[in-house]
Amino acid sequence: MPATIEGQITMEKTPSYFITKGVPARIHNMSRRVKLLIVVRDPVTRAISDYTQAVSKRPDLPSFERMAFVNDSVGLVDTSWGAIRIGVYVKHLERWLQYFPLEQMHFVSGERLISDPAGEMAKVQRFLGLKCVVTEKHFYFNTTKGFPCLKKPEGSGSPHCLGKTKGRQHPHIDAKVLQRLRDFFRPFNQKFYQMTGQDFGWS
Ligand SMILES: Nc1ncnc2c1ncn2[C@@H]1O[C@H](COP(=O)(O)OS(=O)(=O)O)[C@@H](OP(=O)(O)O)[C@H]1O
Repeated sequence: MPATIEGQITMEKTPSYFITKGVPARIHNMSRRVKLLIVVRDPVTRAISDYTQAVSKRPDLPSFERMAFVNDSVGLVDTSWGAIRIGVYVKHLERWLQYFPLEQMHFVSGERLISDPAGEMAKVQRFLGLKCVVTEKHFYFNTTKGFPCLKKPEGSGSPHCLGKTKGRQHPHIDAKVLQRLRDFFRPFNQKFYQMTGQDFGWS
């Protein structure tokens, strides 16, 4: 981490930190005062997104359905598959809570980041103790991309959307498979809502 002088904050982004054992202790050792931002989305959609990314790099991967269940049948969810394991947010949160209080954490809703980016960013800025400089006027909805984009990024006069690897088309997944996964994640989601005091509205 670079040195931070008075009046500055340093930000670092590593998605795998949330799920990696040993990281909370390491970060706590570096600074017990850090503020932690965690972006979470419906774990079922997250798993499909994860798979979409993996299959784009390895087109020979088995189907989503074959990876998500043990023994090839829609029943026993394969919790050893990373795409599933990562979505059991409450388990990861429990590890972080051994080192950091909940007040030092802020959970960003991945869904609201898309439907109301300015609203979600306002909460982030408040949490970080910053003046709210990123507002409604910085975003527009790009109909081609199907996502919000930045009107004018810092130091540039032209609009900017995230790259091709963000907001990819997901494969069609059978309704029965989706239902089974929703049933699997539901109790973990409920516990996560209870622990964070936020209902993310995942069905
Ligand atoms: N504004 C905007 N534009 C494009 N995409 C957006 C945006 N806001 C959120 N998202 C969602 O971000 C998802 C990709 O984020 P990742 O988690 O893969 O990012 S990272 O690799 O952890 O940095 C990506 O997931 P996929 O839809 O599966 O590609 C998007 O749903």
